[in-house]
Parts: sequence; C-alpha cells; structure tokens
Amino acid sequence: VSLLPPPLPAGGGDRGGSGWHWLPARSLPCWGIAQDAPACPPRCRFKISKIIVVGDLSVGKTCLINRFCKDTFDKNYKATIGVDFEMERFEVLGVPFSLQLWDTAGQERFKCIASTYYRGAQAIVIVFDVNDVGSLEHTRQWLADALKENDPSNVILFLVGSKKDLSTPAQYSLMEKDALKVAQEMQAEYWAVSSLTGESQRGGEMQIPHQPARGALRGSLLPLGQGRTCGISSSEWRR
Ligand SMILES: Nc1nc2c(ncn2[C@@H]2O[C@H](COP(=O)(O)OP(=O)(O)OP(=O)(O)O)[C@@H](O)[C@H]2O)c(=O)[nH]1
Repeated sequence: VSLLPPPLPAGGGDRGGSGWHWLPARSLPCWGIAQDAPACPPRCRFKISKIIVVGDLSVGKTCLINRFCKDTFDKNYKATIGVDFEMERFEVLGVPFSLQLWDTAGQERFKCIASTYYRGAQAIVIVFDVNDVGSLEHTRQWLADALKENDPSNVILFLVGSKKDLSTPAQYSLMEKDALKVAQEMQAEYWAVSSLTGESQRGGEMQIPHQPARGALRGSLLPLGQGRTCGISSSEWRR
C-alpha cells in the first residue's frame, strides 16, 4: 500500500469541482511515476479518471482488471491485500487520457484500508459472481459504502457480473433477471463478462442520465479489453 499513489481528494482537480482531474503531465512524478517524462508544453495534459472496483471476496475483480489492462488471465487465486492499482493510458481525440483502476480487497479484514481509497472516484464498478447469488445481494452494500466517500450524482456506476463462462445459459438467464433489477435500482449499467474468455455482454437497455463530459470514460470502459493504446501496471511503476 505504501507504494501506491495517495488517494485523490474528493471533487475536481485544478479545473474545479467536476470530478475530473486535469493535471499537467509533469505533475505525475509527485506520485512516483513517469520520473523521466520529457518536459511538456502547457497544453499537454493528462485527463485522469479514477475508477474503483469493489465486490465480494474472489468474485473476480483482479481478473477483470487484468483482462482489461493487460489482456491476461490467471486461474490461480491470490487475494488482494488492501488495494492494488493499475493505470491505463490512451488518447481520445489527441488528448492523453489516463484511467486509474483501483482494485480493492473483498476480504472483510481489509475493507477498512481499501475504503480509504474510495474517495474521488468518477466511476464505481461493482462486481459480483453470476454463479453466486449472495455476491449479487451484497452489491448494494458495496455501493452504499463506496458512495459514502463520493458524490452519488457525479459518478458513473457499473454492475458487472463475472465468471459468465461458468454458468449454463439457463442458469445465467435466471440470474440475469435479478441482476438487471439490481442494476435498475442502482441506475447502473449492467455487464456480464468472463475474464477467462474475454467475453463481455451488455445486459438490458438501461436508461442512464446523459453525461456528455463522461462519454470518453464510459466509452473506454464499456468494450472490456478493447480500445487501449497501452497499459502500465503498478509493478512496472515500481521499477
Ligand atoms: N472461470 C473463471 N474464473 C474466474 C473468472 N474471473 C476470476 N476467476 C477466478 O476466480 C478466482 C478469484 O479471482 P480474483 O480476480 O482474484 O478475485 P477478486 O475479486 O479480486 O478477489 P479478492 O482480491 O480476494 O477480493 C481466481 O481463481 C480466478 O482465476 C472468470 O471470468 N472465469
């Protein structure tokens, strides 16, 4: 945890309270990254978005992030201790854009540490296992905890059902009904995914309030594992 960048403050960066963090590229070294970044003209700015990924123990949060950022899958379970961190960089219309993906521990004993990193999120991804109805029930509590540290009117919510490859079509369609109900209640977009196969499928026709400023973030997250230019893992940062 001590190697991670500090939690971002709530609200906006230097452009006011929009929740977006606009930082000159050269300000990144204060987090211990990009130490050798060349000098950038003032217009060269990173748009930084923080995404937190929450959910029960072993539902597949780390695998989801690894599929998204590195296009890899590890079948061996290694519990996340506290929080972990990945950064994804890409360009939208020539603007350098960075996603901070915060992988939080599902284990109860680490919840206290992990929740200190919830603040300042632009998106909350709540993950459950489509084969475990209990993990779907717990998503409401995960969301409530994450929203204590964030402005509910200013975050994009995703409910993600993981491990779809392990369920039969009949089992899945039963679960999907419940998941869509929960997603509707939360005003979240629902996705079912398999980090093993890389499959992702959007469920239902959710009516989400239009937030044009957030289109790029939503667009970058939705096609799980696509549209990236490069990924930087926390382990690379530590070199
Ligand atoms: N078949 C299959 N297994 C998966 C999938 N996603 C995760 N797993 C497996 O589920 C186990 C837990 O995955 P993790 O991603 O570590 O779970 P987590 O939610 O990050 O767990 P914590 O860090 O303890 O909160 C691992 O053994 C993974 O290989 C999936 O889509 N399909």
